[in-house]
Amino acid sequence: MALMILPVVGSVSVSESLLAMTTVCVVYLLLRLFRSDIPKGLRRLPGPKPLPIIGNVLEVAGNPHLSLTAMSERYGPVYQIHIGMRPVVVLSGIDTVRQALIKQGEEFAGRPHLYSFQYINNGKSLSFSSDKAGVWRARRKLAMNALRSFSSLEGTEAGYSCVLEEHICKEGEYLVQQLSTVMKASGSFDPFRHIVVSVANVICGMCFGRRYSHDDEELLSLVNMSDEFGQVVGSGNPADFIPFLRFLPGRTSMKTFIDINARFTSFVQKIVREHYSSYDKNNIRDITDSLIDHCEDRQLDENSNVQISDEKIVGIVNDLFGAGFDTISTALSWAVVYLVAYPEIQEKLHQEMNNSVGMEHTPRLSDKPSLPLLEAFILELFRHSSFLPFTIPHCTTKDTALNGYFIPKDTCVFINQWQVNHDRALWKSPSSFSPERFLNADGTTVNKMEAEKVMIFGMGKRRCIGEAIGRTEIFLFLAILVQKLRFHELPGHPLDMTPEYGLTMKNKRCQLCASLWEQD
Ligand code: HEM
Repeated sequence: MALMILPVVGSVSVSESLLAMTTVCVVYLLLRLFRSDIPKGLRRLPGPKPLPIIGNVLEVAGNPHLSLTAMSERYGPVYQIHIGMRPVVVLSGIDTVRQALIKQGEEFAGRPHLYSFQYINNGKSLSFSSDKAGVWRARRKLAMNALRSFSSLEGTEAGYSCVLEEHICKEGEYLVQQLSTVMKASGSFDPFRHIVVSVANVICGMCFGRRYSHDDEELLSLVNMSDEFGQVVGSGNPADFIPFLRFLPGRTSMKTFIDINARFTSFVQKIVREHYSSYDKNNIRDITDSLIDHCEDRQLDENSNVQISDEKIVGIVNDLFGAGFDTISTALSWAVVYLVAYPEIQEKLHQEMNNSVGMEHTPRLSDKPSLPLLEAFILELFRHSSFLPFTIPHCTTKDTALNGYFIPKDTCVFINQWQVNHDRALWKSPSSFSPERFLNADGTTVNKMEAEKVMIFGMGKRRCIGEAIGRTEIFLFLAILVQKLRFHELPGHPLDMTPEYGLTMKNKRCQLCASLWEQD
C-alpha cells in the first residue's frame, strides 16, 4: 500500500521512500502492539473513534461529566475513550459501578500513574499514589484508625457527645458571628471565603490540635489554592495524558500545580516537625501525634509484613488535611447557594428547626432524627450538585472483564458519579431540586433506600474514609447556619449556579447577604 502512494508524492529519493515506508510500518506495528488481543468469549470495548495524538480530548473537554454522560447514552455503561494516546474506560449506571467497585473491587482498586499525581504529597499520597496494594491497604487502615479514634474522643466540655461535635459546634457558632460582622461592615460576603476557614479549623483541630483566625494569611493563601488543585487533578485533565500540554502557560499549568503542592506539603511538614520535637508517648494530643506513635510500631500489616517509611506514615496527615477541608467547604458553600436559590425551602428548613430544636440551644447530633427535611436537603444537595462528579481515577490491577467487555491490566478507569445521580432510570425529574424526594410519604423520616442511591463518596475498596466525619460536619454546620441566619441575594447580583469543573466542582465565587432570623 505504501508503494502505491509513492508515485503521487513526486520526485522523492529512494532513501526518502524507504524512510517513509519504514515509518508507516513502525506506526502500524505500534498500533497493533497497543491494540490488545481480546480473550475468547469477551468483546472489545465500544466508544468514539479517537483522533491521532489527541484522542477524544475535543469531545470531552470543558465539562467532562456532561460529555461523558451523553456518551454513556450512546455507548452504554462501559465504554472506552482515548485521552491523548491513552485508553480510559468510563463507567456509569449504578449496577455497573456496583459490579466493578464492590463485586470486582480488588480488580478496580488501583490508581493510575498520572503525571500530576506524582506531585501530590511528594508522590506519597494515600489517595493519589499508585502504591502497591499491600502498602496502600496498611496506610488506609492506619488513617482510618487515626480518624476513628480522634473523632470519637470525649469532648473537653460537658454537653458534647464527642470532640468532633465540640469542634464543629464552636466553629459553627463562630462562623455565624463572623458572617454577621462582615455583613455589618461590608454589606455582603463571599460564602466560600469564610466557610473554608471554619471547616479547615475543624480538621486542623483534629490533625494538629490548633485553630487559625479567619484573617490568618498563611492559612487563607493555602485554602484558597484548593480551586487550582482540583482543576488539575479532576478526571479528564488532558495535561495528564498529553505530555506537551504540561508546559503550556496558563492559570492551571503544571508549574502552578507543582508550586501549590510544594507549599501545601511544607505547611504540613513544619507542623509535623514541631510535633516531633514536643511529642510525648504518654500524651497523644492529636492525629499527628498518633501517627508519629505508629512509626515506632512499623509492622503494620500482620499478614504481609509490609514495611512503610516514617515519611509515608506521617504523610497521611497531609492527605487527611487536604481531603478534609476542600470537600466539606465546597459542599457547605453550595448549600448556602442552594438556600438562596430556593428561598421557600430555606423557610421550611428554618421552620423545622424552630419547631423541633427551638432557637435557644445550638443544634447537636442528637437532634438529627427530628430534622428529616434538613437531612433530605443535604442528600438532594449531594445528588443535584454532584460536586464530586467523578471519583479519583481508578486503575485495573489485573486483566478483567466487565459486562462482557475485556479490560486489560493498568487501564485508567473514570467513574461518573454525576451520571449515577442524574440517571433518568433511577430518579424522577433528575434536574429538578427537590429534597422531598428523599422523605417518606408522611414527611417525618428519610427513605433510606432512596438515600443509598446517591453516589458522592465513591464505593467499595476506595470508598472515602472521611465519610462519617463529612456527613457529621455538613449536618451540624448547616443546622447552625439555618437556625441563625437567613441568606439572600445581593440586590443587582443574580445568582449564577453554573459549576466550575474540577475534582470538586465549585460554585462561582459570589457575594451574598445574610440577616439574623430573630431580627426579621
Ligand atoms: C463531603 C465530604 C467528602 C466527600 C464528598 C468525599 C468524597 C470522596 C471520594 C469521591 C473519594 C474517592 C473515592 C474513589 O476514588 O473511589 C474520596 C477519597 C478519600 N477521602 Fe473523601 N470525601 C469527603 C470528605 C473527606 C474527609 C473529611 C476526609 C478526611 C478527613 C476524607 C478523606 C479521604 C481519603 C483519605 C480518600 C482516599 C481513599 C483511598 O484512596 O483509599 N474525605 N473521598
